[in-house]
Amino acid sequence: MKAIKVGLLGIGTVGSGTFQVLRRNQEEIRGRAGRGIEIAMVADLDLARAKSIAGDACEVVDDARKVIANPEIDIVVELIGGYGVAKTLVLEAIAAGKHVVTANKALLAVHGTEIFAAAHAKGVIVAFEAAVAGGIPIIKALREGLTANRIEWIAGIINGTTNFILSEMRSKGLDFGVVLKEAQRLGYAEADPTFDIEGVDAAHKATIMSAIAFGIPVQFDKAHVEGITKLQAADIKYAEQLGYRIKLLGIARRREAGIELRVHPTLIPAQRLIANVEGAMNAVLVQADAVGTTLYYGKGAGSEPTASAVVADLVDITRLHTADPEHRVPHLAFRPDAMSDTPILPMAQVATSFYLRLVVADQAGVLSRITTILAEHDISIDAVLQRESGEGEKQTDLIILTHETLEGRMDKALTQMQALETVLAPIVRIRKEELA
Ligand SMILES: NC(=O)C1=CN([C@@H]2O[C@H](COP(=O)(O)OP(=O)(O)OC[C@H]3O[C@@H](n4cnc5c(N)ncnc54)[C@H](O)[C@@H]3O)[C@@H](O)[C@H]2O)C=CC1
Ligand SMILES: N[C@@H](CC=O)C(=O)O
Ligand code: NA
Repeated sequence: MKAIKVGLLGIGTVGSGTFQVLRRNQEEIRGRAGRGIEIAMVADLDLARAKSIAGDACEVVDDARKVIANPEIDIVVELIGGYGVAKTLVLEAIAAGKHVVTANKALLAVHGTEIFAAAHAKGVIVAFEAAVAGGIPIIKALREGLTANRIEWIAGIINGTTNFILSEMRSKGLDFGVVLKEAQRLGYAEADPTFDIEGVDAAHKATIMSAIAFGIPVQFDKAHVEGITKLQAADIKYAEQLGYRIKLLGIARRREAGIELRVHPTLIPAQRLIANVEGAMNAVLVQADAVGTTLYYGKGAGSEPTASAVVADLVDITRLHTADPEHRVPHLAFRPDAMSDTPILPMAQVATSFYLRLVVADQAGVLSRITTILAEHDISIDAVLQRESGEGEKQTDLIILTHETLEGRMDKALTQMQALETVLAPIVRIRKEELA
């Protein structure tokens, strides 16, 4: 049978990996897909670099629209990134009747509803395994492997750059900026690395997973997004003393009133497997009613690990594209007419436990005033740690771990505690999850 023809838009980190993996493993891929998969055309603005990667094996152009307009092309792979030109090109490819593979989580988290609706109407597939946790087949697992289950929650280390930064800072005492530059050099970081360090990239991925897990539309605008730039070395150290590690987690959890969708630094017990996921590795924990807890671990960023997911999608489409569209796995796991309107909860209604660090005057009665405020808001304390102050020192650090409470209650208690004369600096608040 004739090879299926692929047009690649963007041959940067992931595009070049896709090119290499397809070429290196072409015989095995043909055996699995039932026919060859051939990159017939590549478009990249950097024509010289694109030609040096693709060689003479295919046509290389600098205008992506030429790829979309080519009637020979069956599948368009969008590896440009961003919400701008990538959106226009993906919608044009769909309108031209092409199947699309993309690694672009930003695009799907923000414009997924429009893109999936266009694909559904046209009867084409938009595949996006590479968009969440790179090479880990988490989309496949959530959408197909766990399809029998009612999913309760997902918690994941889903940004390689920030996990790499946190790991290197903790284990080698390296500086934030130095480690970020290394993550960029290794090809992990986004074109705009503030997306990584401010939690936006992880929130894009959590948004996509929440849609698949709970059958809700992608709603990135409702996600709570907090990155690692305000984390202080002192809190990483205190967390360790208390038996916890701090990780940037993407969390999607079903509650009675709605769905929590949030990304923030999180204390997790050091003995959990996920607490020991280091470097650029990703891991996603899924709690579901029938299977219980499952954990998915692997490389979430980088050229060939991400290409592994892109090529898996190419094989899937090659196998499935002649099937009746009604018989394909729905883009977001649930059929469009079975989607739910369960709301995303505002942060005030999110329930978590907390780590608090207060810089307080080292004098009698301070602790009791603080614990009284917490008690007045019905927040119960799990543990208290007070740093021994040095000779002549007039202030100390007070660390409090709380049991689960509503964020709205904690906000009110924090406002009152912050107003105390004996609280000498902004209170540090980090959420804590037991993940059990
Ligand atoms: N790098 C990684 O580890 C991962 C990246 N992704 C996603 O994959 C996508 C691609 O990322 P990278 O390969 O890292 O980016 P990159 O910046 O290395 O590559 C993008 C390529 O697109 C080209 N390009 C830009 N505008 C273009 C246009 N209008 N027409 C044609 N080509 C154009 C650039 O010249 C460049 O070669 C992004 O959506 C990213 O979020 C997803 C998972 C992991
Ligand atoms: N910038 C991302 C790349 C993969 O999605 C990350 O660091 O995880
Ligand atoms: Na993936």
